[in-house]
Amino acid sequence: MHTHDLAIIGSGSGNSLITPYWDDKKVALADKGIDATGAFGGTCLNVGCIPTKMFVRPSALARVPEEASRLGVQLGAPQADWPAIRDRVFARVDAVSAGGREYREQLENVDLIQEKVTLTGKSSFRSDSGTEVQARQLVIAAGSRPVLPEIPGMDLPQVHTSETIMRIDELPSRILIVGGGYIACEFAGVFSGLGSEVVQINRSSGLMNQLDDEIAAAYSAEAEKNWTVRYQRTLGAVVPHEGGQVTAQLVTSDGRAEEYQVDAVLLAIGRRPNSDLIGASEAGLDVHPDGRIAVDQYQRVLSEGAPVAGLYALGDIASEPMLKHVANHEARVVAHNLEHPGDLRPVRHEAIPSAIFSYPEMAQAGLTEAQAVDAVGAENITTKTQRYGDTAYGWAMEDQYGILKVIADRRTGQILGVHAMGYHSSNLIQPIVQAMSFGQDAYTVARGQYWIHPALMEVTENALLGLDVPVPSGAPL
Ligand SMILES: Cc1cc2nc3c(=O)[nH]c(=O)nc-3n(C[C@H](O)[C@H](O)[C@H](O)COP(=O)(O)OP(=O)(O)OC[C@H]3O[C@@H](n4cnc5c(N)ncnc54)[C@H](O)[C@@H]3O)c2cc1C
Ligand SMILES: NC(=O)c1ccc[n+]([C@@H]2O[C@H](COP(=O)([O-])OP(=O)(O)OC[C@H]3O[C@@H](n4cnc5c(N)ncnc54)[C@H](O)[C@@H]3O)[C@@H](O)[C@H]2O)c1
Repeated sequence: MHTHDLAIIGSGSGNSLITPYWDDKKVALADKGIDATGAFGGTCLNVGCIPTKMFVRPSALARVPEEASRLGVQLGAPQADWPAIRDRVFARVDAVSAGGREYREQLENVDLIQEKVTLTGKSSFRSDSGTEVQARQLVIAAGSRPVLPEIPGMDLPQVHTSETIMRIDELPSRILIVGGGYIACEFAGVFSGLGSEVVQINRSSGLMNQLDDEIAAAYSAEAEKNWTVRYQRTLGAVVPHEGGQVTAQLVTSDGRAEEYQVDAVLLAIGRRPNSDLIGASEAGLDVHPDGRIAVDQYQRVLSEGAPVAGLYALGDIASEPMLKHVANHEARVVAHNLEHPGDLRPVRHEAIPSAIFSYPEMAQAGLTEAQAVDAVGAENITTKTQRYGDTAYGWAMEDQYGILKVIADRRTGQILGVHAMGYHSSNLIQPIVQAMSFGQDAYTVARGQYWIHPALMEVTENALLGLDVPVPSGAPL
């Protein structure tokens, strides 16, 4: 058997590891394709970040007439052309995916194995059809997949995950969305904006409970105004109904039965790492109880607590935050470490931001208020929640609900967390993510730069200025 210099499982973030350094070396890249479509290039491109946000934008535009009428401008009733939106999204996405596959196929230094593979050791794997690969260095970037409940009806064509829902033929008149996290809330925003009647159920009370309590409560209240939200319910079964619909049979936390007739059901109750699909435990790799492969700060895989030389894992299969920008950072670090085994660089997992592109949009980085209290004590934190509506641009927007909250250590001015809900909140938090990343104190960030007046970013400035933090000596005015 020929020994490859590098082997990679997963063509999502793993694909970016094949830098020019490997041009004169032999690389094996294995990917079975996205389950629903066989697509090359992983989750973000094909069924994740990119297509979802390409649906978020038209959905947001469909809400504009309502907002405009509050500001005295009457626009026509929105009409969403679902097939046109869908075809535009996937014309772009599918072409990028196909182009990526073709590029890899024609490279002489890369053997593309388009099959499911299973580890046969700590530096080798075998494909389902029997292709064996042995490599000097191996990277596992095999991602995660949607969790499905083990209940009747999951194979009905009306039952979807995020992998299939964006390719359906027609906009559903009525859709049931199961879950209260990132995916459920983003799709609830998309479908309600485009005109579907959305019923969202969650097992617990409230939506986006992983966020800061104040944001989760504010978002839940907004979602309840914008579509139907029902808490403390789980899906018990889905059964066929007349007219192409299905009946979703729910169970409430106090044991009552409830039914909804809908055109589609979207399951969004979490994702699990694919460590089982590649046989990680069987190959002797350490696997966390939630299915993540254990790695050290250099992303080297651990076996019985010790790093395995030349074996790395990155992205959703190894990291707690399942986010593309985290997987990308880890891929850059792993790319360096593969090329410089004598000069390993660690990953940086501080101040990781994320945004939930729902309606309204949410964004966060760092500690929630509850976590900050645990970390430094309630007496040592200061918080400020700035309403968009109390800034000049917020007046221009006639904003009703936008908030941005900053949490800092009142002794030092160190920023501990930022949490926001509202228009472009994913952009508004970025200066604070930058300050947290570079260790700048809240006062210096607020006063050490000009903020354009009267831009929406004054929300961020005012939140920082509202904190009770020390003014460093000689601080800018
Ligand atoms: C609907 C949705 C929306 C999202 N939106 C965002 C967002 O807005 N922002 C954000 O930061 N993140 C978002 N994410 C998360 C983001 O997509 C993931 O964190 C990221 O794509 C993970 O990349 P990865 O390289 O770890 O895995 P992937 O890109 O999933 O790549 C893994 C690859 O490994 C292959 N594979 C798995 N097992 C095997 C095997 N045994 N043999 C061969 N091949 C195998 C798979 O086919 C897949 O192609 C979203 C996710 C979803 C589902
Ligand atoms: N914008 C983004 O960055 C983005 C977008 C989509 C997905 N993602 C990533 O993908 C991951 C997976 O997303 P997700 O939304 O599937 O998971 P999640 O962990 O965000 O949310 C899962 C939700 O399902 C609920 N739930 C769990 N079991 C249930 C059941 N049996 N019945 C009803 N509800 C149940 C949970 O209470 C929770 O609200 C996210 O954690 C995130 O890291 C990121």
